[in-house]
Amino acid sequence: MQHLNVAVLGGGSWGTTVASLVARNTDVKIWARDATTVDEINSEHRNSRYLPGATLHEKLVATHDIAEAVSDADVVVMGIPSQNFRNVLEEVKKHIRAWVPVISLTKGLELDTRMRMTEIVQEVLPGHPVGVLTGPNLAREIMAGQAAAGVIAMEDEIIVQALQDVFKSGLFRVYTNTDVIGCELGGVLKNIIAIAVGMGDGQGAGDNTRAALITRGLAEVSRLGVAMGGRPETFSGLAGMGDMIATCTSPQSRNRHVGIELGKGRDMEDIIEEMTMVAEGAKSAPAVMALARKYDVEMPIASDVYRVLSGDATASRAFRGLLRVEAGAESEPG
Ligand SMILES: NC(=O)C1=CN([C@@H]2O[C@H](COP(=O)(O)OP(=O)(O)OC[C@H]3O[C@@H](n4cnc5c(N)ncnc54)[C@H](OP(=O)(O)O)[C@@H]3O)[C@@H](O)[C@H]2O)C=CC1
Ligand SMILES: O=C(CO)COP(=O)(O)O
Repeated sequence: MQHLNVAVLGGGSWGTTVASLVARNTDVKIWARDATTVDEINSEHRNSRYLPGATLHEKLVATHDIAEAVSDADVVVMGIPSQNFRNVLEEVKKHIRAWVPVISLTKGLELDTRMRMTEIVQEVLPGHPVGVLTGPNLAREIMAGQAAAGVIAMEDEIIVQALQDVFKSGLFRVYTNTDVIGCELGGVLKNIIAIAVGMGDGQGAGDNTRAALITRGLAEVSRLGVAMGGRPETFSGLAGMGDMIATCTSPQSRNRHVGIELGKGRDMEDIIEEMTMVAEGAKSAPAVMALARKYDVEMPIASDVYRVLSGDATASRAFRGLLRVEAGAESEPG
């Protein structure tokens, strides 16, 4: 592939994993705000806080200086959680060159504005091509060398094909897609369903229950995603069903973990306090519900999760409620 300088912003589990994958293909600098993380990546090729036991690509260079990472970048990749994404992008704006594409790894919505991350990029950096890298991609599993597949979505077919080569590797297949809205929403919305599945698992639910929740969850995620402009077929692809399955079934998922702990009857505050990593579904749930109201889409599973997250119901009550809902035609909500 053509040589490109890539900047990855965010030294957490996924930013570091993606940067390490990209280092196989081209020059990449990862920016992290935490000096210890930067030193450890540069001197030991590790990020023990977020990826314990994993060895990073030896060509991966870390910096604490955002200008150093961004000013000569041909591609900027944002691995910053949704509620901090805009602040970091404002810093990027001071250093980024014109027309450089920005790819979001983030699976959340901005709470105050309910905006998707690619919408924030368009607002803060107008004119820059924008896209997402998404799909069933649990960071620790990819670092452990397991095969996986993801999707890069951008509106421009030529740019997306060029950027596919930046991220793909032998064990990481990257497909292209031009449905940015659908791919981005698939990643955002499955998180709240993973919390619901976790709530069931935490109460000892069976495999049939889990399958029913995942399937009905995908139906409501697709309804909102399509109402917001995503293409229906995207939700049966890697960014939709693929990510839904991985997140709703994996012991590595942080969103499912939140659900499991809620299912055991624990308080949300205690659960979040002991987590070092982000659970985007818990943060984005109010924005998801606001969008469901705006687009007049029924999301019974997401609404119940939201009631538990906001302290208006217990997980066991919400879960019993879900099972009590009168079933209509499969093509209808409920
Ligand atoms: N982990 C995964 O398997 C996957 C995650 N994602 C998505 O990727 C996004 C990032 O998640 P992930 O890497 O897992 O998160 P983690 O919780 O592992 O790490 C978050 C990272 O963001 C950094 N950060 C937070 N706020 C700021 C800020 N204001 N300025 C600079 N750095 C900041 C943290 O820095 P510090 O350490 O200093 O606090 C930390 O390095 C999320 O939206 C997630 O949904 C997508 C696919 C897979
Ligand atoms: O998006 C992910 C896998 O594709 C990661 O999910 P969690 O944030 O729940 O760990």
